[in-house]
Amino acid sequence: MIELKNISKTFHDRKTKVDALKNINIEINEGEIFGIIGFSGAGKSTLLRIINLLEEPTSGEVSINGRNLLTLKERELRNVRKKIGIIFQQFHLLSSYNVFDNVAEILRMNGVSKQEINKKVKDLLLLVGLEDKANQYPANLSGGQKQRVGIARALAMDPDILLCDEATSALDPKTTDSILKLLLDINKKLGLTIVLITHEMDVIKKVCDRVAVMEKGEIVEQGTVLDIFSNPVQETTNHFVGNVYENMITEEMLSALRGDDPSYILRLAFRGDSALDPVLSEVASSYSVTSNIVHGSITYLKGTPLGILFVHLSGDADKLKQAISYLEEKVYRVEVIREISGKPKEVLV
Ligand SMILES: Nc1ncnc2c1ncn2[C@@H]1O[C@H](COP(=O)(O)OP(=O)(O)OP(=O)(O)O)[C@@H](O)[C@H]1O
Repeated sequence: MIELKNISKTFHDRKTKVDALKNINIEINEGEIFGIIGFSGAGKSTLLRIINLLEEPTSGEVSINGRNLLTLKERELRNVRKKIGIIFQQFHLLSSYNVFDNVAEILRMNGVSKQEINKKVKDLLLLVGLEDKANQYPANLSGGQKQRVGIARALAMDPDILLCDEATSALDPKTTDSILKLLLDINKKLGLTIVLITHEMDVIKKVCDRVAVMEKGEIVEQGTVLDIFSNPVQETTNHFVGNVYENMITEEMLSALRGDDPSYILRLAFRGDSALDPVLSEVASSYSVTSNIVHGSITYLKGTPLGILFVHLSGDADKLKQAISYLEEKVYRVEVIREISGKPKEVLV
């Protein structure tokens, strides 16, 4: 387990002081894929670099499997670092080395025998799908292939942890998908813990189990990807999740929806198989309320469907309350995002 406790980092330039990280607390479980998302300058890279102490925190504790890295001697720290692989946005390959040597170099530096290196590199290139590229040079590889070399190199020392620093940001969407698939594959095959930083929620959605949302050096929200997507709370999270209903529900829409009875606009999040359940027709027939879908979408989080529906529900006030309670039982998350009062009754004199 990786534990970051009360991590703060302040950079001092000549005259300026930047609080890049403020009291960060994260626990990352063995074997999980943990994502850190945030806008540029949020502090993601600094936080990632603190996990292997490439950057020392100004205060706080970094522990891996219960060992506080800040208390280790240089040699012990080097050994810990060997078990932490890292891949980068710009790949950082050695241009004068071919693919084989780019992967082999770290093994040579660690005194691994030639015979072992040959076997290891061959296995790694097979794992990342580059078995036929061993003699090619980086200049002759596509971005996706370069990142595969980066991954093979990062896995050379059989790490327990893989840090991914915007590993797919320089790649087109199709290549990004193939690299994310590879990360999922090695996470499963090797039981590797993966920590990735990104500014793309799509990356989080496709591979992560849990996510932390960062803003201005702080974690503003963290949880399972399913929870964060089904119930984003903070504005930044809503932005990343694309939960922009505030803009979707216009004044024109509200006045068109205003009827004689009071009504609500609800945001419903359905998880897993229940994403396809006909809950709305049940609620309409059982509680004599009218329901209309205002907007809806289904997204897949690591293969699990999550449905988001915006529904307008109108009817008798008591029946509406009962209908909402029913939905709260049946649906993963129900949020009343607008209450619309009924039209004032005309009084005859
Ligand atoms: N070595 C440094 N010296 C001074 N300030 C730094 C240093 N490294 C980072 N910072 C500052 O710390 C803050 C966080 O930077 P960081 O690179 O961690 O953010 P980020 O979320 O990774 O951004 P990006 O997505 O653009 O890479 C920024 O204000 C940055 O300017």
